Amino acid sequence: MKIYNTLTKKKEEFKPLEKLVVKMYVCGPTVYDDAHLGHGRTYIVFDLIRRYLEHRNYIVKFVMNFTDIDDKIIDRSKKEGVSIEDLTNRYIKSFFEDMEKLRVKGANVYPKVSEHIDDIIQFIDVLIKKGYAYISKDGIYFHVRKFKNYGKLSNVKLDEKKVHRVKDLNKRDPADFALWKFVKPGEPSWDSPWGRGRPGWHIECSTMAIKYLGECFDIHGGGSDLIFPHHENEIAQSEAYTGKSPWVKYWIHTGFVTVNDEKMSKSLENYVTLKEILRRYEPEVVRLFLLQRHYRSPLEYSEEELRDTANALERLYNTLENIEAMLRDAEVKYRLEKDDREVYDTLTNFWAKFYSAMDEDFNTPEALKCVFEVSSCINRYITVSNRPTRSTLLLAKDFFKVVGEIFGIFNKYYESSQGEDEEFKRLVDMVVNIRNKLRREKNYSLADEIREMLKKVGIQLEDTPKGTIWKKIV
Ligand SMILES: Nc1ncnc2c1ncn2[C@@H]1O[C@H](COP(=O)(O)OP(=O)(O)OP(=O)(O)O)[C@@H](O)[C@H]1O
Ligand SMILES: [Zn+2]
Repeated sequence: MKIYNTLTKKKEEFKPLEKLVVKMYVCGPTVYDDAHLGHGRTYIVFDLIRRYLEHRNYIVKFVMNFTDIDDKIIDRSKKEGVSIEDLTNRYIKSFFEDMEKLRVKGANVYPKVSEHIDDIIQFIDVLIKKGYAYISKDGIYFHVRKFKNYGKLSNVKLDEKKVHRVKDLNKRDPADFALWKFVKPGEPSWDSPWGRGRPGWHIECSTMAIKYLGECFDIHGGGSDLIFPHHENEIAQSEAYTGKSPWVKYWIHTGFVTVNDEKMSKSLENYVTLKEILRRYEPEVVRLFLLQRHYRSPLEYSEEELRDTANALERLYNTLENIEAMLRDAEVKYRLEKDDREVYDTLTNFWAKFYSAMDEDFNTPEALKCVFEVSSCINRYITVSNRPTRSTLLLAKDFFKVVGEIFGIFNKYYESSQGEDEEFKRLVDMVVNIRNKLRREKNYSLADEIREMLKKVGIQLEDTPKGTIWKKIV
């Protein structure tokens, strides 16, 4: 399996530090507002990566933080006249609601900054003692020039303008960044050996990632806006603290959801919240929309494409129902006909291609092409073949199950068909047989009535030249 590593700027063979365990940290949201589609993309992409690694039999240890201390949070709480705690709890709850609807699997731990102040203080203390940090008038700073490998992730140079973003006379060097900010009136603060204050942004991720995943781990991710300065600074702090390098083996960054080619973001006010989108589209449509583009490419928000995705997903569900309907009376064959063999081989090929695409830096667009190819192939087979074989149908069903598990789709189908027991199937078959008898006796009005009654309880009948088939309406 190959992953594009922002650190080395190339695709690399994936080999975790431990053979079977993958340790992964993703920068979580700053909780002062509802999440938008851009945030959704980043978390759904990492959910896909996690699901794929699990599918490949890795045990994934997954940590994601909540930034619940931050300038934007402080501003918002003042503006709304609510406490920081109430505000952040409200948006953590809102975030979980969205993630649950979108079937984003939970992290093993969601550390909050406000609950790790002691760990952060201890971390900064070590940096001061090692000579990487210094105390100034308004806070404690990381001395960037002391860390020789600064810039290895983002390629920034210390004399570049970009690095000198905040001019501040209290710093030794314009590139230095705050680890601890001494208290200002009206801001939350905690005691520390150096005076009351609050942590800077970058230090939280270094501290909490090392606390829960150890001094070195496998994957660190986030949106590509985090490469500089956030992740560059995280590396500097962490490698200075542990004396070990590389701190993280693979850095993965997601592309932006864009609106008119600009990043969807709260500050540009060009965003659509997940809540709003989920009022209009099924969660699986949103997942598929976000995953049909490669995770590193930009993805333009488009209502038209969302509608197309909804139709595409419906077509796939329809294929699944066709498979289920055919399986009900498919026979085990002792000899495969030519067309059965061809379909069986085509399915196997596309399944292998699906894995190759996923193994090539999680190439979801290519993987999804295989899914649609299998769908057309199986629909053609069902229409053309006299009697599709059980083994071929089951192969297709298994393939779609794997796709569903990795992409987090087809939940309605696999959850409902798992609950479909034999007795239920026999009962529906019985009603269908009675209706067929009525049709043979030309009692069409009662036959139609039965069809309507079945529809009301969620079963759709289709009279085909090969007989009547029934499907669950999902
Ligand atoms: N438009 C976007 N597309 C993809 N990922 C995004 C987008 N906007 C934010 N992210 C990612 O979502 C995660 C959480 O972001 P965070 O809560 O820090 O918000 P943010 O970057 O301040 O958002 P905004 O720019 O809207 O204020 C980060 O990994 C960030 O890179
Ligand atoms: Zn972070």
